[in-house]
Amino acid sequence: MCSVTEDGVQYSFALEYTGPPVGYDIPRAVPINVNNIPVAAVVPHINFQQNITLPVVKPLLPSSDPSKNPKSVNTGKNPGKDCGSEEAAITVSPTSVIERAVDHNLQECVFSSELSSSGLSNDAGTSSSTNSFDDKSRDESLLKLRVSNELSSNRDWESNESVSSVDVDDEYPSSRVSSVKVSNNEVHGEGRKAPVVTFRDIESNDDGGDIDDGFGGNEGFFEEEERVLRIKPEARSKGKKGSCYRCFKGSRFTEKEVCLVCDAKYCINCVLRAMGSMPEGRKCVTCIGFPIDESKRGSLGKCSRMLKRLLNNLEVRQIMKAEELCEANQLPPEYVNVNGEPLCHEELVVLQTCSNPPKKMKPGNYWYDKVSGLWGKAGQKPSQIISPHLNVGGPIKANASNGNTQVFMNGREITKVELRMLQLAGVQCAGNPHFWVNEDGSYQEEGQKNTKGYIWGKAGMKLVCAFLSLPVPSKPSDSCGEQVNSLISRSIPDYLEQRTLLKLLLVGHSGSGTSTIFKQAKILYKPVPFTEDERENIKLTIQSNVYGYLGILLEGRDRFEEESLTAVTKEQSTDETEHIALMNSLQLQNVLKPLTTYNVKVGSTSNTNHQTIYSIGPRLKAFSDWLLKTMVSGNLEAIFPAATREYAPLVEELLKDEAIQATYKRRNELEMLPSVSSYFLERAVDILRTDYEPSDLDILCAEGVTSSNGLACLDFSYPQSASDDNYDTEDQHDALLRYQLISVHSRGLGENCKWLEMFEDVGMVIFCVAMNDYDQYTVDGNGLSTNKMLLSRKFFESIVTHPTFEQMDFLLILNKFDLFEEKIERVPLTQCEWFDDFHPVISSHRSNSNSNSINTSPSLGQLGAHYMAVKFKRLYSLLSGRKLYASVVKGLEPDSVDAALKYAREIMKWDEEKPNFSLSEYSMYSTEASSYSP
Ligand SMILES: Nc1nc2c(ncn2[C@@H]2O[C@H](COP(=O)(O)OP(=O)(O)OP(=O)(O)O)[C@@H](O)[C@H]2O)c(=O)[nH]1
Ligand SMILES: [Mg+2]
Repeated sequence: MCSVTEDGVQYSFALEYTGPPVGYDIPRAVPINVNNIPVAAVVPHINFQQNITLPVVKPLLPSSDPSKNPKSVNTGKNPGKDCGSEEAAITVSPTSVIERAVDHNLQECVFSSELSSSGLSNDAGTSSSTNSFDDKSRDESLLKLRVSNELSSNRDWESNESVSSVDVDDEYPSSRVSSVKVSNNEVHGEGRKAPVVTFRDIESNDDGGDIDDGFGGNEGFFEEEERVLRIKPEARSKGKKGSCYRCFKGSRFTEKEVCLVCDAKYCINCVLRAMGSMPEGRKCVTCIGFPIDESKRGSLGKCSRMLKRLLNNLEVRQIMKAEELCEANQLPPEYVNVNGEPLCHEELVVLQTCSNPPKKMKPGNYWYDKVSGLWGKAGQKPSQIISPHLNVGGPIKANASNGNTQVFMNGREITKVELRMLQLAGVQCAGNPHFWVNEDGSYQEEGQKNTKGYIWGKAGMKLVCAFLSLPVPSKPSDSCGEQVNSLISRSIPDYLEQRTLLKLLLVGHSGSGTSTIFKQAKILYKPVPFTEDERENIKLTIQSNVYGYLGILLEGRDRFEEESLTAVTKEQSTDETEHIALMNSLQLQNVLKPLTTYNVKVGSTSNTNHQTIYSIGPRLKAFSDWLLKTMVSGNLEAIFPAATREYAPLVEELLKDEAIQATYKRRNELEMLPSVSSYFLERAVDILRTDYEPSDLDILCAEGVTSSNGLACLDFSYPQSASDDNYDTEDQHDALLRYQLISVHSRGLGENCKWLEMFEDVGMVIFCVAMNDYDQYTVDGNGLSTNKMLLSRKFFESIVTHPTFEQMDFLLILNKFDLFEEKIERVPLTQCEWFDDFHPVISSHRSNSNSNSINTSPSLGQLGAHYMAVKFKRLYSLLSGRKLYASVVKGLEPDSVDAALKYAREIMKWDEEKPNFSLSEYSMYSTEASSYSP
C-alpha cells in the first residue's frame, strides 16, 4: 500500500505493494515404523549428510529395573531378541538422524531430527503440517518418546555404540526437564506391552542405570520417573557467520527463523526440516521440552513472515497457540519476584488465573499492593490494577515503587505522577498523609474510619490517568461478572487474553494536521468511528464553524468596504482638488460661480456614491451586525440550533450577495479564515440545513471535532486486510494486537514540554509537520512573527532531545503533500531559510503529480518532500544519533494515512526483532539519503 525509498522515506500515497513470495511447498510427512509399528511421521527429502550428525542406535539390554534401565530398542535386526522384552528403548542423538537404518535393518525407520516433534501423532500418515499438538493426541500416540538432546551439529558422533557422557549444565533453568510420554498399549494390543523408545543425548556413555547413578544427587534436574537429564542446547554453526545453521548457506541478510531455545537460525529451506511440526512452537526439534530463552518471551506467539509463507493459516495458528500455551514455554515461577520474594508454582498459578491477572508478565521484580490491587515493576509507578487480596509474594515495602513524595498509599510511598493524579482527583495531599486505598478506589486516612472519597470516581479521571499513563480499575466484578469472565476465559485462549497495548504518541505543531490523522485513524480502524451522539455534535460543530467562517467573511467585507470607500474618497478628493484648482482658475477668469457652491456639490456627490462593491443592503447589514455582535460576545453557541433554522435563508441570501462574493474572492487576505473554510463555505447552504448529515470527509476537514483539551486517545487494532492476497496469519495476529493512538496538542505539553515525561511508556512518537508551512508566518511565544516551519523544527528538537524519548523510535509524518506540491510550483521552497540550499536539478521530462509512470522523473513536489525528509533526518541523527523514519502523507486521504500508520506498526515490529538482528543487519534501514547539490 505504500512505497518506501531506499533511505526510508515512505510515500504513503504511492500505493504499490509487493507481497512476499507464496506457494512454498511444504514437505509431506511419511510414516516411520519400528517393528512394523508406526511410531512417527517425518518429513522426507532431508539431506542428512549436510548438518545432521550421525546418531547412534544401540540396542540396550533389558534391565530388571525398568525405571532405572531403559529397555533396548527393537531395531528389527534381531527381532526375536527384543520382541520378547516388555519394553524397548532407543537411545539416539537428539540432533540427529538414526542413520544406520540399514545396519539395524530399519529400512523404514529414518529418524530425522523431526521425529521427536512430528512423531507424536498417532496418525503416521499425516503430513507434518497437520499434526495435532494437544495433550490428547500425545496420549494417543504410539510410543513413549523421550527426547533428550543437544543441538551440536558439528559434533562428531562416534559410532553405533551408545556412548554416554552427559554434560551437566548447572545453570538452573537450562536443566529443566519436560518429557513427552505416550503409551501405545492400545495399538500394540495382544497383551504385549509397547516398546519404550528413549532418545537420549548421544554423548551419554552410560546405560540407564549409569545415568541414574551419575546424577542421583541432582534430583531436581531430573524427571523423577525416567531420570533423563536435560542439557540446555547450545547452538553452534559450522558455517560462516550469519549463515543458516543447517545448510550453511546465506548471509546475515538472509531471512531466518530463530529457535526460541538455542537461538539457532534457519533459512526458509531448512526451517521446517530443523523444527519439524513444532509442537512447542519455533524450536529446533532437538530443543523440544526445553524452556525458552527468556529474552525471547516477548516474541512468543508472534508469527514471522517466513512461517506464514511456509504453512497455512490453521497450521500457523496451532503452532503459535502451542508456543504460547505449552508447558515447557511457561514462565518459571522463581523468575518472578513479588515484593522481594520469588514466587512458587502455586503463587504463579494464583496470579495468572485470577480474574484480572498482570499482563505481559516477564521474569523480573514486581511490587503488588494487595489492598488496592495496584501492580508495577519494582522501582516504578503502577502499571496495572490486578485482582486484590491475592496471596502472593511478601509484604509490600515502602520504597517498592521508589516514590519520593512522602505521601503513602497502603504503606508504599507513591511516585510523583501518582501524587499528581491524586491532586487532580481532588484528594488532599498536604501534610504528607498516609492513605488506605481500597480496590474500588475508596480511600481514608490511616487511623480514620471514614471514607473520604473515591479516587477514580471523579469525572474525567480515566482521561487524566490515561494522560499520566496510570492504570484505572477494570470494571467491578460482581459474582455474575466473574462467571462471565471465567466462561470467556475458558473459550478464549490465553494468548488472546494477554494482548498487549502498544502506544503511539501523535504530536505536531499547531495546524500540522494531527487532529486530521487522529480522525482518519478513527474512521479507518474503528468499526463505528462515531456514535449517533458524536455525529450530532460534529454536525453542530461544523454548522457553528460555518457561522464562524461567515463571520470572518463579514468582518472582511466591512474592512474591504471601508478600505474601498477610503480609496474612493481619496480618489475623489484628489479629483476634487484638481477640479477645484481648475475651477478656481476658471473663476479667476470669471467663467464659473464661486467655489463654495462646488464644495456643497462635491459633498452631495460623494454621499450619493457611498456604495461600493462590498456594500450590502440594510436588511443584510442588520443581520451581519447582529451576527458579528453575537459572535464577539461568544453567544453563538448558545443560540444553536435555533439559529440554523431561523437564519438559514438569510445566510443563503448573504452568501449569494455580490458583496460577499467579492469578499470571498479576496479570502487569501483574511488571515483568520482557514483554507479549509472554502470546503465548507461553498456548501454552506446545504450544511446549514437541519437535516444535514456530515460525511466522513466533512468530519475530517472540520475543525474542533477532537480533543478540546488537547488530549485524545484511540484504542484500536489494525484490521485484517480485506483482499484475499493479503489475508494472512500475520494480519490475523495483528488484528489481535491492541494499539493506542494518543494525540496531544503542542499547547497541551506545557512549558518546556514538561508533560512529555508522562508518556514514557509509549512505543513510538509520530511527529507531524505540515509541509506547506514553509512560507507561512505566525506570532511565536515572544510576540515575534516567525516562520511556521522553523517553529515546527524547534518543537521537533525539543521533543527529540527530551530525556523521556531518548531511546524512542520516531516517525516523521510530512503532511499536506497535496497543498505542498501545489504551492511549491508557485512559491520557492527557499522562502524558508532552513531550506535555502534546495536547488533541485529538474529534468525536462518531469512527471506531474498525477502521473503513475515510474520512469518519469519526480515532480518538484516529490523532490521537495524528499529534501525536507532528509533535512529532518539529518537533524534527528545529529540530535539523537539515531535513524528517523519518515512518511509523506496526504492527511485527507484515508489510504495515505492508513499506509503511514501501518508503516509505524512495521517500525515497531522491527523494534521487537532488533535483538535478532546484528547491528549491521539493522543498519540497512538507516541508509542516509544522498544529499542535494545545487
Ligand atoms: N488539503 C489538506 N488539508 C489538510 C491535510 N491535513 C489536514 N488538513 C487540514 O488542515 C487543517 C488543520 O488540520 P488539523 O488536523 O486540525 O491540524 P492540527 O495539528 O490538529 O491543528 P490545530 O488543532 O489547529 O493545532 C484542517 O482544516 C484539515 O482539514 C492535508 O493533507 N491536505
Ligand atoms: Mg487539532
